[in-house]
Amino acid sequence: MTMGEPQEQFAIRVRDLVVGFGRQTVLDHLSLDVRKGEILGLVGASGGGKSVLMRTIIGLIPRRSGTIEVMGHEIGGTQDRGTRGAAATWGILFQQGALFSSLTVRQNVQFPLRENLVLSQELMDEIAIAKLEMVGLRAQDADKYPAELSGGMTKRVALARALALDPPILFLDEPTSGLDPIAAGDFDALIKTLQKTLGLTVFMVTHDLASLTTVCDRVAALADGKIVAIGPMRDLLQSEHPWVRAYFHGKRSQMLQHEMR
Ligand SMILES: Nc1ncnc2c1ncn2[C@@H]1O[C@H](COP(=O)(O)OP(=O)(O)OP(=O)(O)O)[C@@H](O)[C@H]1O
Repeated sequence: MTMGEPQEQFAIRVRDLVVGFGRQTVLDHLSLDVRKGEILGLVGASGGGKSVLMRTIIGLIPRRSGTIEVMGHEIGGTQDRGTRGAAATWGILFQQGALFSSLTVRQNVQFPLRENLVLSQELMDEIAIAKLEMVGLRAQDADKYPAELSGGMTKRVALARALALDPPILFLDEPTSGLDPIAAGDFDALIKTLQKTLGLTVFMVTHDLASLTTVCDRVAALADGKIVAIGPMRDLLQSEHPWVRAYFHGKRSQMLQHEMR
């Protein structure tokens, strides 16, 4: 896989990870490298452990064995920087967007700043507006409440909040779910732009074949608790693994792939 590559090249390194609940083993000696600056898409069966993998990497779920390194620091190890360091290392966009409904857009974006830094209100206001503009929203949107936003706007605000502390890594859990195809395409384009302009590393769980083909540099397939295939989308389409074949060559994916041939 990536054995010969120098270590500094990786934003995330997972080795022999085992995670389970009671008798159930969800991740079974899973290994995965995410390169700095890439957008990695993770696909897998429903209930296959994609969210569990993401949550274990960010330290929300304990592991039974294995190691996880993020930006050269071991998660849960002696070098673990704890939640303060974590907030500056990654931003997370959960599936529902999960904005605080009683806070305005501006206050939502400023939340990580308040939690982690001591800044003047003036500076926080400037940062919030800059982040909103970065994700394609206008300064006028800052005083709105989450209930007044469309689905696409909600995701953008959540993204602005995830990027408030300028983290080098962004975790996205099904970012385009619930968006119409145009809004989803716009959101994909935004992720690609942010990757290019900020040099972000993006770890994206997605079922969206359009996202996989248009924005992901590489795609990893999770099956039977392991990464069974990883590489550019074109390589995954050639994979012989039965689950990967079924996923990409099933009826629903045929139409989209037509364009790739
Ligand atoms: N906190 C938990 N306690 C017990 N079991 C859990 C917990 N979190 C996840 N699981 C189990 O782990 C398995 C993997 O779940 P996970 O949510 O990671 O799947 P997924 O691949 O993200 O699925 P989907 O695509 O449907 O979101 C499931 O069987 C789930 O029931």
